[in-house]
Amino acid sequence: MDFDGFVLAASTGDLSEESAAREHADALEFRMDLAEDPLAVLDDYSGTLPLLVTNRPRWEGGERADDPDRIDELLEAMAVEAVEAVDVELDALTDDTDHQDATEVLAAARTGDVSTVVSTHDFDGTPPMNELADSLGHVCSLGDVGKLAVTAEHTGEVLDLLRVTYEFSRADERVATMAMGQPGRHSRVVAPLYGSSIGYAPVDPAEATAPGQYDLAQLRTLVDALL
Ligand SMILES: O=C1C[C@@](O)(C(=O)O)C[C@@H](O)[C@@H]1O
Repeated sequence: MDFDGFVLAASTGDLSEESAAREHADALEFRMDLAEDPLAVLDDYSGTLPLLVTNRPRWEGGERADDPDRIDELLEAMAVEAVEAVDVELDALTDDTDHQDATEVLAAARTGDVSTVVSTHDFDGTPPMNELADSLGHVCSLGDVGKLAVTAEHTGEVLDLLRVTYEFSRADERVATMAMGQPGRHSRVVAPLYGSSIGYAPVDPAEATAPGQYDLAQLRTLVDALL
């Protein structure tokens, strides 16, 4: 997955949704942390959509305990042929946290020709524009794609996010941005126009992986109408 163009990822903990996703998605984000036995499920995967794997720890809004197995699972997952990209949290790559270190995942991805998405989420709000730019700069310096998800309490907060998205993509950085929550949900449609290269949506709206997501078919229609 090179993320040269916009990639719409159906986000799911259930790979059997691939057949339903295929009509609208370019890839599946396999949320390993939402699956019971993610490696067994990956072994059995026979779908045609390429996979972006994410094993989100609880400290970043996921379901996975942060033990060394979390990192080992990502390393094992990358050996699966359909896995073309891996998501790693920024705070798992910095020395000043006591989270399990995921630096090894980035290194293995590089040798294994797997693309990397380094991500950071703000579940409390949308920081000022200079901080958005700092965060995006940081994740872009580490991953093939730098992902920044914030939480918008007002529609207008999306404007700063769109501005930094636009500036970074114009400077040839690959970015993925979105504002979580209802007031920011239009960012999921508009940010791709300003250079955001990944969108996330559940096949089944009842199984959203973040607040404010459109369902997959709806996001495909809305994004395609603008791009
Ligand atoms: O990081 C992201 C983005 C996301 O949080 C969203 O807001 O759509 C959904 C997650 O599944 C994904 O890993």
